[in-house]
Amino acid sequence: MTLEEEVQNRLFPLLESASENDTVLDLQDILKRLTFDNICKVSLGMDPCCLADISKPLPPLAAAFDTASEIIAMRAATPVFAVWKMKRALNVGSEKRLKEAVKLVHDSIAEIIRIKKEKFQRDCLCGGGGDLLSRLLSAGHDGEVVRDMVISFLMAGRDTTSSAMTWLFWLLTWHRGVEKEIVSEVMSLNNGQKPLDYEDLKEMNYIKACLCECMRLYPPVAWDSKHAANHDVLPDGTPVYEGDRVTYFPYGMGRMEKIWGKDRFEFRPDRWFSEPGKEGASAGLKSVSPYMFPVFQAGPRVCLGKEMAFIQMKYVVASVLRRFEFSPVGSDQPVFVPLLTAFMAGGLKVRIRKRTIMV
Ligand code: HEM
Repeated sequence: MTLEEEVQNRLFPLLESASENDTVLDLQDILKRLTFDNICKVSLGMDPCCLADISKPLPPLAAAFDTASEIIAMRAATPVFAVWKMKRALNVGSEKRLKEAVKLVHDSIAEIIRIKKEKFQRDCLCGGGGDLLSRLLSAGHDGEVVRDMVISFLMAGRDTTSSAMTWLFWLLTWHRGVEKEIVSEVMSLNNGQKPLDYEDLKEMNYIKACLCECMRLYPPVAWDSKHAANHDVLPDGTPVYEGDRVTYFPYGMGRMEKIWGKDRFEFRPDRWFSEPGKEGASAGLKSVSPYMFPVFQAGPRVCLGKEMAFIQMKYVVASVLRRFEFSPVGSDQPVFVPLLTAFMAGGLKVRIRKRTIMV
């Protein structure tokens, strides 16, 4: 299991050494590195080793993804579209940097594909590895389609999960009772000693409720737009004309009284249980419509990685909280920055202690 190796061999030693030396770490940066390593292994079958040495800057591919997503998000926020369109036509400023970043991403992925194909031919590897790229190539796909599919997975599966976990770890530093419930859930599995397997992770309802409650307040994709291919009418009667931009806004919806009630600004994971107050493995999670909680989109374009994301996040949160406690450096409310994927301005600086109490 690639994520398990990443957590056991890279994340734990890093947190352990920080706890021994009282070093302050930026948990957001660490989680971004972890999820980038993981999604590269899953999608490309290669390991960029971002978490192996956190003193090194991010590799050019990861940095190019950051630049491109930032500039694309800023495009959508500019009041006058003509400005960025003009910059694109003249190839200057942010649009020039975007073009360079996109070229770097395309060239890097094309090179990875070329090497993978050579390896296939050399090793007569028809079944290929378990990664997405090997599977696409062995199924006969090729060219830009493969490149773009792989890039979509890298973009979609990278900062989304790290963003959700960063906000959850921060929220837990202010809700120690909730953190204690999470540790209890992990400890209920063979006193926390047993390596977590898929079946255990599927059962972890309390952590799932915490993740949903965290993403309700701090959705990794805070807003998302589509352009209408044809004229249409929204269910409330609003007309939409061909070419119109329609934006849905999970951040706003997650804070609407009409949907979530008067306590909508409070972090209350028990609102996700069918019987609030009766959490834990025995209590069932409510089924909430994706049209009410569109954090993963809804309808035909719903996130393809939703279940995988929950399993990965549960694994990281459970494994880390079983062993470590975090205390934030500073008590200010962090700033939520809603770019293509949302993040915490300035990162999440924490001190780390090994968890000693057995709940
Ligand atoms: C907390 C984690 C995640 C959140 C909140 C999230 C959210 C979303 C959202 C809102 C979309 C729709 C984007 C759009 O229509 O423009 C989407 C699409 C997608 N997601 Fe996720 N995602 C997460 C994790 C993942 C992971 C881990 C993967 C893959 C490994 C993944 C793969 C995809 C793919 C392939 C699409 C495109 C689906 C399509 O267009 O048909 N996501 N995700």
